[in-house]
Amino acid sequence: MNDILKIDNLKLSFDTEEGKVEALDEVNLSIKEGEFHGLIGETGCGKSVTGQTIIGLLDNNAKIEKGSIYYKGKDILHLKEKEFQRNIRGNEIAMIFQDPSSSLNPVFTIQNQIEEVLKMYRKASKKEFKDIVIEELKKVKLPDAENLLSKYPHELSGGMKQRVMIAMMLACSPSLLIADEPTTALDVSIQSQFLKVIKELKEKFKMTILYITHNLAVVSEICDTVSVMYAGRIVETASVHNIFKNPQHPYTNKLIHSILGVETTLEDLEEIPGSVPRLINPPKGCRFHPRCEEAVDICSKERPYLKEISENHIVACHRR
Ligand SMILES: Nc1ncnc2c1ncn2[C@@H]1O[C@H](COP(=O)(O)OP(=O)(O)OP(=O)(O)O)[C@@H](O)[C@H]1O
Ligand code: NI
Repeated sequence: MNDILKIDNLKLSFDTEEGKVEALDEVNLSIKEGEFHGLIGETGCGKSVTGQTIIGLLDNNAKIEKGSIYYKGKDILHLKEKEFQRNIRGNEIAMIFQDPSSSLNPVFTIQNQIEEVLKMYRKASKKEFKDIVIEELKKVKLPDAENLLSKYPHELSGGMKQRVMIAMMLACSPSLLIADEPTTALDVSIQSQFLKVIKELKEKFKMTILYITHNLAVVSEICDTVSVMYAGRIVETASVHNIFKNPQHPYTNKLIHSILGVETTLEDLEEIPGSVPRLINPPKGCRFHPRCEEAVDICSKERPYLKEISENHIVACHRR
């Protein structure tokens, strides 16, 4: 399988009053075409920033220090914003954000919002657009689609808004969808419906998905491959099976083995002593070493780089 997206040695920092936040430190991540790739790690480890960098929507104080992002073989990290907007964002790569309301415009009807997206890359008559919008709404199993067209976002429930947002994404039919904690704003029953929709996307539309989450149960249910992030670095990438059955990085191991019930999320984990370091002055060597039971001398001195320890199983640890 080919890589649809390849992030190479991406280093990114934020300028703040307190100093430079080293948010991403030589991140390497490859996503294969058609894959459902999970990205997990405790809060503040750089998951959302990774997604925002891929889609080219970074805060103003962000600075890309080095690295590249290849999408279908083309470097997109250094594209001009205009070109990115015209050729990549929306129709090639789309992102679902944590809060669905922030992605929907409160002053436009549902029909208008989806049409706006469609118009960016398709020509059609008014009537045709309407039919396409209805079709898109039906794809995400929104009941009574015709009736929804004239509604405004505030008239919809959180779950319905989320579906409208997914419908907008589908309308652009991106090849790569980045979903950042898309279920946090939803109640549990809608969450499971949402996951069904997402699973269908993969099967029906052959979409590639980068799924950012704290929820390991969701990861084990829907992902093919998982990357684990710690303090701005990828520490392990493997098949979902290996991540859960044969985790190699001590951090991954802790994450997995601290999970007692499937309802546990990473936020509940208090069994891992210490906390994620601030990224202004991160620990030298392996950033996990102050919390690691297996740490030896070298761990506080030299950075461990990612290496393949078995087929498609990559880990950054001096002890492996
Ligand atoms: N605009 C910004 N200015 C300064 N620091 C920032 C900015 N945006 C993000 N950061 C910092 O970058 C780091 C990574 O943040 P990010 O949002 O990617 O974490 P995350 O893994 O998505 O966490 P969560 O699971 O809580 O969503 C954090 O230390 C965060 O404080
Ligand atoms: Ni986040």
